[in-house]
Amino acid sequence: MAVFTPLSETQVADFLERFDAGTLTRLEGVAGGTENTTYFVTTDRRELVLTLFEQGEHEELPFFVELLDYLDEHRLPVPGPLHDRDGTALQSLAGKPALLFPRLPGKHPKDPNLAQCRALGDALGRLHAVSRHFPGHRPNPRDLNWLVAMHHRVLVYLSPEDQALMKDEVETYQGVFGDASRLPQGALHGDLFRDNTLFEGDRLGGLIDFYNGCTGDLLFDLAIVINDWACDAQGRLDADRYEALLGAYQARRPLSDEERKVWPMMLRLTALRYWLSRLLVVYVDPPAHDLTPHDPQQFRSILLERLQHGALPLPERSQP
Ligand SMILES: Nc1ncnc2c1ncn2[C@@H]1O[C@H](COP(=O)(O)OP(=O)(O)O)[C@@H](O)[C@H]1O
Ligand SMILES: N[C@@H](CCOP(=O)(O)O)C(=O)O
Repeated sequence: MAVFTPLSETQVADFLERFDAGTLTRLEGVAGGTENTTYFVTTDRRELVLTLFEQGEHEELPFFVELLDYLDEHRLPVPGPLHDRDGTALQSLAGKPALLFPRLPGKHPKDPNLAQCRALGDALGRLHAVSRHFPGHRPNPRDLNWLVAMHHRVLVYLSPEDQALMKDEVETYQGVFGDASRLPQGALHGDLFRDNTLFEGDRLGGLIDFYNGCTGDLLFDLAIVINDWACDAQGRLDADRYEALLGAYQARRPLSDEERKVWPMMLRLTALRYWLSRLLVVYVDPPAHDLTPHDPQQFRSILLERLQHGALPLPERSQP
């Protein structure tokens, strides 16, 4: 469960008075989620989501608000935070930073079909097309510099073969991506797994959980998506989902020649990014709560698969 800070109905009813959003009729703690306290809030006017930020870098919250406001203004399917009667989005409740969002419709797709892959590719392509002009700045906290700095911390927990694999990979990425990036830049979601999307049937209800949002290589975001959305249980790429997603994406933002060249390597780098972040959670910095950590081995398998078989050919753009 993910209600780390219990709230009473009175607390939330009082909180809602800051906004022009109606009066509380129902309050429900959300079981999903891993980092923040989430409540579904129903008023006599609308469905909302209340998030209390439990951990992480609170000084980054204005960046997330700015990014969500920007994407919302550009009609991307994201929950643009509600602003209070004075125009402020970021609040404090029960001593924690808090944001109130519209509740978007739908469920997380477990086994996405091709129409859902196309919808997601289209939305991410549109997001990247507009996010290239986003004025905010937050360096990617999980980029190559982070891999280089952090991988040493987990080596002691790995077999000699896996130590060599991780070290060799990081060195290879430094050779490919080491210089200042020549790749197209913009704002990224940074963690667009299936469980950070909502679908009603084939219709995308929205993209949520932008708390890995940052600015950097757009290709990094796309590779994270492919490794999660177009992958089977063994880590192999699923050709149909791969083509559906990448075709729709490129109809909105065609990849540059340089991006096409480094694509197989970016799939490897982002697989290692999750292998490493999950190892860090398991061995080095376990969270205070008792939620089951994500399995690092899943991304080790994905990395090995990309290493052995590379990427599938990139499809041409499909019609939007
Ligand atoms: N705007 C939203 N609309 C609908 N559901 C949401 C929204 N924001 C969060 N949720 C629900 O709350 C859950 C937890 O939110 P999330 O931001 O992913 O938390 P955490 O950062 O703790 O993982 C999500 O899996 C989703 O079911
Ligand atoms: N979705 C991720 C968790 C978020 O990554 P982190 O680097 O912020 O811990 C996963 O599936 O591991």
